[in-house]
Amino acid sequence: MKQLPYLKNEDGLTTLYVDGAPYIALSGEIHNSSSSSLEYMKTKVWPNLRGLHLNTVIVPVFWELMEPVQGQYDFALVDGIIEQAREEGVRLILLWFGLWKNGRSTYAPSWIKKDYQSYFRARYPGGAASDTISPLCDAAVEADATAFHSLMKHLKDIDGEEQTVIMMQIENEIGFLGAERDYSDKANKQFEEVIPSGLAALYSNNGNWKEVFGEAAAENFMAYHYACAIEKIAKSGSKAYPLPMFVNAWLEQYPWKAGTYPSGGPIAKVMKIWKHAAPTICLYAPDIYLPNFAEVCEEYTADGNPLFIPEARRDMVSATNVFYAIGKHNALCFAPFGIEDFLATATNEDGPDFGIMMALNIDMSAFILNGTGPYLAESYRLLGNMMGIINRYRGTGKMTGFLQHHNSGCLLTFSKYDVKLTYKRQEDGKPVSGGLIIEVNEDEFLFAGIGFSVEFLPKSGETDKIGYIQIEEGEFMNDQWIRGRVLNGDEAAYMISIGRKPAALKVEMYKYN
Ligand SMILES: CCCCCCCCN[C@H]1[C@H](O)[C@@H](O)[C@@H](O)[C@H]1CO
Repeated sequence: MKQLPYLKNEDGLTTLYVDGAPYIALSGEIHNSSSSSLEYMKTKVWPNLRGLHLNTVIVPVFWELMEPVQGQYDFALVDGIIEQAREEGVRLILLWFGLWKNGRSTYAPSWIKKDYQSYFRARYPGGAASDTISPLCDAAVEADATAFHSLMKHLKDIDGEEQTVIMMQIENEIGFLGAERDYSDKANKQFEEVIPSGLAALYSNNGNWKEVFGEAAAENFMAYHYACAIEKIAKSGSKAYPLPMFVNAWLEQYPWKAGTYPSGGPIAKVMKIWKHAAPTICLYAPDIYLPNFAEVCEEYTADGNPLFIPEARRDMVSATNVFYAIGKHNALCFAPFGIEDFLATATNEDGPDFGIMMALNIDMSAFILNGTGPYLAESYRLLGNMMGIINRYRGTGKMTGFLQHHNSGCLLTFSKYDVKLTYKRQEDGKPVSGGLIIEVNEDEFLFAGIGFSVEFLPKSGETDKIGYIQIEEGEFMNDQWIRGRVLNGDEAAYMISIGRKPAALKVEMYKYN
């Protein structure tokens, strides 16, 4: 069998290999319900994706539709989606909507939902039942693992050679909403017991959850049990077909209380427990809807976790954030959510109205499409044509990224020059400023991004004068620089800059005295 897609960590840099070559997913995630109808995909989704220069699409598959009757599997949707993706020439990352979706068990088959004796619910303080099946319910986890195993076996049979599907996300935004932990009888009993020996060793401390973790006990308890459940499901699927498997996280946010965001989900502060209990999971992926993009990227790459963003904001910032995620943090994937809307001419009447966000008084700006499509398409076209160069400079220290976030610019240091970047003043409906820079050699630089100007400065204390040999606008075609105008005149003599549209510049400098 052909080498499967895999992740490799080389001196701290994690690379995704597809067909044996480095791969960065310029992607988008479709709405939750779009892939539940092949006709809808054919008429309302794929046509709207063609102009976006995606190389990968993130698509849900549904337990309830795949195993409507226990033990009877229907793979028609999965097969159809893969067929369509092959026609479109894109790769797929599949989301397994099994036991848990946004903290709830809305995608479990009816035979699971209705039998809440066997598949018991997580409960709220006082004992009221929730619509979340408890992660401590071994029977439910077993049933999910069996179904996921069947899906992975089927994928191996129908896609093992072509490998249209390159990765799997297990469940979606796991965790318990509405309370900081499950108050089912089994959970209450276990919460009073000493923590598992493995955790005691990991934290070189022992006692029950409260004694060891204090205030964080409830959330860590849920993190441990969700991670154990996910490990069972991932392992069973991996036995059949070991594609790279990851989990995504609904991020901690105001009012910062576990249960107002899914408690126990794979957020940065419990990643240590998740990594301990779920070794089959290859990475932890933040769904970044909050405005502090750079901060979240920093947080999620802190201890060697590769940056992988399966869900990003829908507003204009995404057209710039992709350059920063790839340039600064060597991201493996960037995927705005509800991607089929981005170039859709007619506003998608039958798309979700995100009412739930209002209900959760969540800032809606992350979900407002404000003309993002054409800018994101241009960002992806530009980046897509320079993937070879980006993969060559990833992790070398010669490539970095920069992003406007309530600041007017930044100063970057390279081997022979310092580079002062000044951001264009923020304008509504226009992309924020940001991009990536590659020090091709000590005198030659590539810039790609939106809305900034560049000034080369001597290293501190140096007296040499600095001049430019050539400033070229242009773009890449299959990693070959296609020069446009040479901007040695007014266009750049006073300020080398990139405008409000995604663009690239190649600049050669020199020193004299
Ligand atoms: C500004 C703060 C936004 C907080 C985000 C909350 C949850 C976000 N959930 C996401 C799920 O992963 C997707 O399936 C979908 O439901 C998506 C929201 O539409």
